[in-house]
Amino acid sequence: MTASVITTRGLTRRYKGAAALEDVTLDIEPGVITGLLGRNGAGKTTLMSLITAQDRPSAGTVSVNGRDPFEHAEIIEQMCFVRDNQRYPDDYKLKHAIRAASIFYPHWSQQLADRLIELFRIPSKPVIKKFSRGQLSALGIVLGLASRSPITFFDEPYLGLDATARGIFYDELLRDYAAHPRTIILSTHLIDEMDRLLERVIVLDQGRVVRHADVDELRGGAYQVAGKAAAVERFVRDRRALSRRTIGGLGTAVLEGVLGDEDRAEAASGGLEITPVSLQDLVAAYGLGDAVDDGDPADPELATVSPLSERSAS
Ligand SMILES: Nc1ncnc2c1ncn2[C@@H]1O[C@H](COP(=O)(O)OP(=O)(O)OP(=O)(O)O)[C@@H](O)[C@H]1O
Repeated sequence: MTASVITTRGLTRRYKGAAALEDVTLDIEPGVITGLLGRNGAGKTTLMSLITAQDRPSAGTVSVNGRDPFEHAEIIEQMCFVRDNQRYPDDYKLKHAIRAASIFYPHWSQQLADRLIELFRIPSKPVIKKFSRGQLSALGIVLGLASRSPITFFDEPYLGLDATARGIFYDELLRDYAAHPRTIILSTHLIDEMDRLLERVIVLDQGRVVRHADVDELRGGAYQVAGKAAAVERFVRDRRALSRRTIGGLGTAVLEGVLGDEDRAEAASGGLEITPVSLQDLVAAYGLGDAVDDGDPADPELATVSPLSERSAS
């Protein structure tokens, strides 16, 4: 088994008694892109802040490459944390941020920084505090990628970026990661858009880890059926449904398990269509995704069964 690059044991952070993170024990593999998922307030930023020694735990431990980062500057140098609300000195322009980063990060690539600045069209003249939200995010991405830090964290790096710029980010991240493999952990609410980047996911809910899994395994462990509501109900009866949804006379259900020949035959006889489950749907099916607005809840035609509320016995 590969040694973990990051381990946490019983990691807990409380604010005035309320737990932002509770008893988190993780072993994060090196050289993998991991998505940190979970609803607002789940504890994603808190976890990244603790690992990068920007905050201290109330209890538990963090170790990076076998050492406590808080006590080892050489470990901190190996990490880059791109925060969604990164602040810069008032008089800083692009060149100042780039110069500071080039001094701080030992693996800095000026060539990559120049290329990304051009691709994102980041302006050089105004001070950074005048940047738009999207330009600020683009600058964070430039610093995060060009740092080539062995461990890089991105906290919702896409805020304010238009679709073209987000596409550039995803492509450039994959390109540079392929050429210079490293450990990347990124928090996101755009699961559908970013799932092609993610190899593993950590799902947090109310400060606790509820899932830490390989994305392909997660996908392979569930499937979706869709068709006439009554046929979906019949199919679901003896299976483990993670979520079910009925709109008008049509139903869909996400089922846990590996699809076998018998399942296929039964689905076909009920006129049901079987489709793979997207990561977004799967996370939502486990009751952990961002709320999905399916339409007017007062609409009598729309009946949604909340995830996990009506699981059939397995
Ligand atoms: N400095 C603080 N003081 C008090 N409470 C805090 C502080 N920082 C975070 N929290 C609380 O800790 C919890 C976790 O916050 P965190 O920012 O880690 O969540 P998140 O998963 O990153 O959320 P989001 O997706 O909205 O960015 C929240 O309930 C938040 O209000």
